[in-house]
Amino acid sequence: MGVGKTTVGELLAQKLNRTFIDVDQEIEKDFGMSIPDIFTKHGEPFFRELEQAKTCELAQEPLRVLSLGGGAFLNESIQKTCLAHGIVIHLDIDWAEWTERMELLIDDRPLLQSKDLSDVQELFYKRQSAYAVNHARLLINKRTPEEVADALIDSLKQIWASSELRK
Ligand SMILES: Nc1ncnc2c1ncn2[C@@H]1O[C@H](COP(=O)(O)OP(=O)(O)OP(=O)(O)O)[C@@H](O)[C@H]1O
Ligand SMILES: O=C(O)C1=C[C@@H](O)[C@@H](O)[C@H](O)C1
Ligand SMILES: [Mg+2]
Repeated sequence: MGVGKTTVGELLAQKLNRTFIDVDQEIEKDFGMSIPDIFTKHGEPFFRELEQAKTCELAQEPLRVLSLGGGAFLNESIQKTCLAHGIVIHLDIDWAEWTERMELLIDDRPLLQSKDLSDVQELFYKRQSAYAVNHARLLINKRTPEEVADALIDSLKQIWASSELRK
C-alpha cells in the first residue's frame, strides 16, 4: 500500500506508450463513490468483491500497464489471473522508508485509519508472503518515481529477453 504503484505505473505507461489503468480509480468510476466512502458505507468485504471482479476483468486485457490496489494480491483469484495473463512486478519498500510516507497516505487509505503504528506494521509484514508470488521484485527505497519507472523497464527487458531465449 502506498509504495507508488499508481504514480510509477502512469509514468511507465507513458514511457512504453501503453494505456495505463489504475484498478482503484476504475472501481471508483464504476461505483460512483470514493474508496473511503465504499469502505464506510458498504464495508471492506463488499469492496474486496468489487476489487476481485474488476481486477480479474482488467488483468485479462493485453498491452496495458495495470496498477492494482494495495491489498489486491492477497486474493487468490486475482493472483492467479494476473500471473497467467501478465507480467507481475512487486514494488517493494522497507518498513522504515514506508513510515516516512505514511502521513501522505492516511486520509485516502481506510485500512490505515483507526490503527496504531504496531497494527500497521503487523499488516505490512503479514502481506509480504502474498506479494512474494511475482515475476520480478523491485525495491524502490530512495528512488524517485522516474528512477523506479526506468528500473521497471530494465526488469521488463530482462523478462522479455529470457522468455525469447526459452522459445
Ligand atoms: N518513489 C517515490 N518517492 C517518494 N514518494 C513517492 C514515490 N512514489 C510515490 N510517492 C508518493 O507516495 C504516495 C503514494 O503513492 P501512490 O498513490 O502512487 O501509491 P500506490 O502504491 O498506488 O498506493 P495504493 O496501494 O493505495 O494504490 C503519493 O503521495 C506519491 O506522491
Ligand atoms: O492496501 C489496501 O488494502 C488498499 C489499498 C488501496 O489501493 C485501496 O485499494 C484500498 O484503500 C485498500
Ligand atoms: Mg494506487
